[in-house]
Amino acid sequence: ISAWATVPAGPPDPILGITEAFKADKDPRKINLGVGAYRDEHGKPYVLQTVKKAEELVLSQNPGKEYLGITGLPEFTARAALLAYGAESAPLQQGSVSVTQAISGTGALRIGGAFLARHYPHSKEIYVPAPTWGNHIPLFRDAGLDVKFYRYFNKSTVDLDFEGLKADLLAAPEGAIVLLHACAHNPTGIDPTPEQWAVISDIVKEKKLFPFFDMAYQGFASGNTARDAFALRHFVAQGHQVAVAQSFAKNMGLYGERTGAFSLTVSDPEEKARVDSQLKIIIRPMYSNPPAYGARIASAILGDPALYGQWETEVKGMADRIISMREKVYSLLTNDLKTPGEWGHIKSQIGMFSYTGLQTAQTKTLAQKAHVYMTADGRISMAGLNDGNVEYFAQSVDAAVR
Ligand SMILES: Cc1ncc(COP(=O)(O)O)c(CN[C@@](C)(CC(=O)O)C(=O)O)c1O
Repeated sequence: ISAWATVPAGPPDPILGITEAFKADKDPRKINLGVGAYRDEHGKPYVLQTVKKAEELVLSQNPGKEYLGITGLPEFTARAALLAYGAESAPLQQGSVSVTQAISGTGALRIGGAFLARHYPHSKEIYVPAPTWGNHIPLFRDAGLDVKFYRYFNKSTVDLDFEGLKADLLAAPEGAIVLLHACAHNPTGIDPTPEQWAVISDIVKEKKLFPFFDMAYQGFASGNTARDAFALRHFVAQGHQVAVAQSFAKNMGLYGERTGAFSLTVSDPEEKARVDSQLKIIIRPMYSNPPAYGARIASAILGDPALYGQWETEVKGMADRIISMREKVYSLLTNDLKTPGEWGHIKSQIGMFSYTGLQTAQTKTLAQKAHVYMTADGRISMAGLNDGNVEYFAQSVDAAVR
């Protein structure tokens, strides 16, 4: 009898499984609004011009195929940290940020989860928002943390449940870990205002919680990398110790190159050396060392003022196209189709996604009847919309809600 006779068939991934269903659909009208991968105005995957230039630059330097060190490409990790924390960051200036390359944002979160599970002395509980990116839950559980939730989304107002968020963080056990989406919250597209972030920072300090920022969309939310890092930089300026997971999948379009970084603020360079050594001890048995190509591209962009400027322009261009699609969908539903219900949240939300408020049954009808694919919680990746399919999308939603 096979050793795997008792292995059960597991469910498809709630996000990546949508793309599989979309690919199997042969209807020419089909639209994939599942996975959060940017598409241009023709619905095509988009390789940034800046990335193409950086690739030429990298290849012209004949980097070869040698192993990187366990924590990756040093110039990449230094530049990634500078992008996240900013030049004015005190810990960065004091050499008190431990940073390692990671296998994109997922890998950064996993290293962070493993490090916290092994070395954080106060709690193994991590409070994540309800709802959050689906993969956070199995990822932190598999890393050895105990996943709990704090209220984040108010279904009736389709807005931030700030009262619930405050109450849940105030009720959390002292010293618990709290996961915060730095910007462009996935799946709701709803971010706290700067004033609300200041209140959250005060509560985190009062309860001695440990803030773990997931910054997967820096620059992609507002088009401005500094503005999108406001929450993280405010917390650091307020004296919090933080952990940060960074991804260059979306803001540089390096999805398949798996380029990311994980960092922790520490008390001084001596502590940095101890923390660095423990990060290496976690990574070496996990995957030994990271892929080089994406890190060289990202480093070339972040390290060259001209490329950096061009990159910020391109990432703002992507953010702006998404914002124009938000406005178009809102106008079609509200002014043209007069679709029942309130649709302002589609316009006011920020980043890659819109949390439409469509019920699971409606998302299934949309997939089966209209060939419009989105996650079962009603999240749509706005980038999947363009002038060629946005009318059809709006008509399909209108039919599904009537
Ligand atoms: C909040 C958040 N954190 C981390 C990641 C990890 O991305 P990376 O490992 O590719 O850097 C994603 C990607 N979420 C996507 C865009 C894709 C996915 O689910 O993997 C999404 O569709 O939600 C994310 O939305």
